[in-house]
Parts: sequence; C-alpha cells; structure tokens
Amino acid sequence: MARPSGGAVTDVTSTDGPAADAARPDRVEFIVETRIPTEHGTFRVRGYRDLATGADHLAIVSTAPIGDPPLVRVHSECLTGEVLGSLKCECGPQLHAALDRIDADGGVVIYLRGHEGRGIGLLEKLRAYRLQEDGLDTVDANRALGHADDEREYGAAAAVLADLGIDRVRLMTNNPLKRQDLERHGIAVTELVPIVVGENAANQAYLETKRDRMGHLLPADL
Ligand SMILES: Nc1nc2c(ncn2[C@@H]2O[C@H](COP(=O)(O)OP(=O)(O)OP(=O)(O)O)[C@@H](O)[C@H]2O)c(=O)[nH]1
Ligand SMILES: [Zn+2]
Repeated sequence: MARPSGGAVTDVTSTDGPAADAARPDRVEFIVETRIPTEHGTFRVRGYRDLATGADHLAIVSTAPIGDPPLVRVHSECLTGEVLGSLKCECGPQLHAALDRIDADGGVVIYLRGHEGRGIGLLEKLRAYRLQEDGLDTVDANRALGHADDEREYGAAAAVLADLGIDRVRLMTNNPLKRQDLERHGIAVTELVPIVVGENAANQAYLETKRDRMGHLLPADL
C-alpha cells in the first residue's frame, strides 16, 4: 500500500471500477506445515515463501474449527515489540491476544515478515525511533526519512488466505487500510473486530497519532 512520500494517509484504492485484483494464490508458495505447542495453545503452523518479495510468512491456524467467515488477524512483524517487549508500540500484546482469541474461538493469524516498521525495515524503524526522541511523531519521522507513511501491502496475506480456502474474513484490526488492501486483493471483510490491548504510558502518543493522523479506529479516550 505504498503512498507517495509525504502524502497524507488516504484511501489509495480506486473508487470507480471493480475491486481490483482477485486473490493471487501463486503469489506465495506453500513450503511446510507442522504443529507447535505454545503458551497460547497448540497451532498448525504453515510456512509460505513470498514469491514477490522473498519473505517467509506464517499462517498460524487454530486446532479448533476456524468457522465461516473465520476470525483472522493479519499481523505485521515487529521485532522490538515482540522479541524485546518494547513498550513503544502494542504489537506484542496484540499478537498474543490474537493467538489467545483464535485458540479459544477458532481462526487464523497470518504473520507477515518484511512488514517490519510498516514496511520500511528494522534499521529504518530504529532511525525513525531516533527521530522520535527529538520530538517527531511516527508519521513525521517516516517522512523525514523519505518514506511513505505506510509502505505495506497485503497481497501475500490474501494469497495465503486463498491457499487456505478462505475468501471472506472477520478481520481483527483497528486499521481500516488493512481492510481496503485485503479487499483490493480479493478478500471480503465482513466485520472489523477491534484489537485494543497493550496501551501504556510509553505508547500513548503513538496510539493517538495512529488515531488522529493515520485513521486507525481507536477509542477517543485513549
Ligand atoms: N515506521 C514505523 N513503524 C512502526 C513504528 N512503531 C511501530 N511500527 C511498526 O508498525 C507495524 C504495526 O503497524 P501499526 O500501524 O502499529 O498497526 P497495524 O498493524 O497497522 O494495525 P492493527 O491491525 O490495528 O494492529 C509493525 O511492523 C511495527 O514494526 C514507528 O514508530 N515507525
Ligand atoms: Zn511494534
């Protein structure tokens, strides 16, 4: 979902004409499936190679039946949040909450690598964090580095869903752009399921910026 650098976060999908591309299962190659017991339950973990980017993605599928339409979380990799437990974002708590939820109710978490830092990469995200220490917010830090506000696209996620036989989902997200881009890639989103967890004093301004400048559907009283 690349946007021109410095551009506002707006709907980049066409408003006239059909909803763009159909899901392209051949965007990814299924490599292997194995079962992994975790603190959040035991999951079928299916590994895919992204033939457009070379990234490795996971479909983490509940052992409970996934339902129709299934509950789906499309989750962007965040090393600092998920490995270090960074309090600057809420990615770790969101991932864990999504795994708990699909273990209980059935569903799928698609874990997208190559999405680190909203697609700018880990080291560029660290550069953005450095600028944030000087007072820039998450949007302006990206722009100062010459990046679009959000450089992710979800064609690989749509392809993984297609491989699983899923063409409509109840999507766990606060980000309406995820819905737009999945629909652009042929996945119908029947419902947006909020996933508001992991708020803390260190990420309050970050969440407010996502709400006020990036259109994320977050509570007014954050
Ligand atoms: N460029 C940049 N990326 C960040 C920053 N903080 C977190 N990220 C990345 O943002 C991605 C998560 O995106 P978010 O915008 O927080 O949330 P989202 O996934 O779009 O929306 P939800 O589905 O509601 O969680 C992860 O890849 C993080 O590494 C930041 O300050 N700058
Ligand atoms: Zn994060």
